Amino acid sequence: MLLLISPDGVEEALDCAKAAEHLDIVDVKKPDEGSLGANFPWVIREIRDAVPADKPVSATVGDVPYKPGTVAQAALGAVVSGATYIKVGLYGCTTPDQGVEVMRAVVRAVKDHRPEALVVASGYADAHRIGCVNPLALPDIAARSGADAAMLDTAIKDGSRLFDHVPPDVCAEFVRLAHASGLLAALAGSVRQADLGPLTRIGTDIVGVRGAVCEGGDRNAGRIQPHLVAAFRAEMDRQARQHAAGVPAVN
Ligand SMILES: O=C[C@H](O)COP(=O)(O)O
Repeated sequence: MLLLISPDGVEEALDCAKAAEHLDIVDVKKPDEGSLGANFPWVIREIRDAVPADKPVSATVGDVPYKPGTVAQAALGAVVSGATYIKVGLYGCTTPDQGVEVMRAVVRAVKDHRPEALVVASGYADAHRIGCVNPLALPDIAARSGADAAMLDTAIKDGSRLFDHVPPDVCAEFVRLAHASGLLAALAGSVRQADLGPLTRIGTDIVGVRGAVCEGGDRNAGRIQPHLVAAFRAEMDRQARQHAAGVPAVN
């Protein structure tokens, strides 16, 4: 499982760089503009320059409306700025067909510019609270649009977590559907160390985290701490070893 960490700007990205050996992907976002809030192109560029070259930079394009042209342009901005994972939060899409339309436009805009970039179609575990597409629709939306990964995060960061809305057995179905279509499965949403056992066992490819590696577990007031990134990775590694050894689940 890969560890994706979301700093909110250049300063926190430098803290991620200090913990670079413990993480896999640095994910640029602007949390004060939403769960998948987009940051400025120059911030993506500065963060690309600040983190080691062997660490891919991801950028969120935003909690986007159902406006394929607008979103495609934004996605191109992210890839031109140096991101190689382009994440789109399908906030304004109320049907799978709308999601496919937006994601097809994004895939074309991104891959015309950089064919090897990975496009991530993200939905929301708490979709029922905001009226967007059902979480289990995401793998099909990603597959039909030519994206590379399907993801879930939470839209409303009020302390509720991924498993509060999409329990582990439904997350397992999400992962199964993604894998059946040859996609990566990414999961996030106030994930804590205690969630890493189930996330490992269901075969999650990427876990996205912010709050759990901020001081006090506070994704807004707290700052990302390199020692918390290291501790989170240590628990991921411990869970991976247990899983590989066939140790029965205790959580
Ligand atoms: O993409 C990952 C998100 O930034 C997760 O943030 P969170 O762990 O604070 O919910």
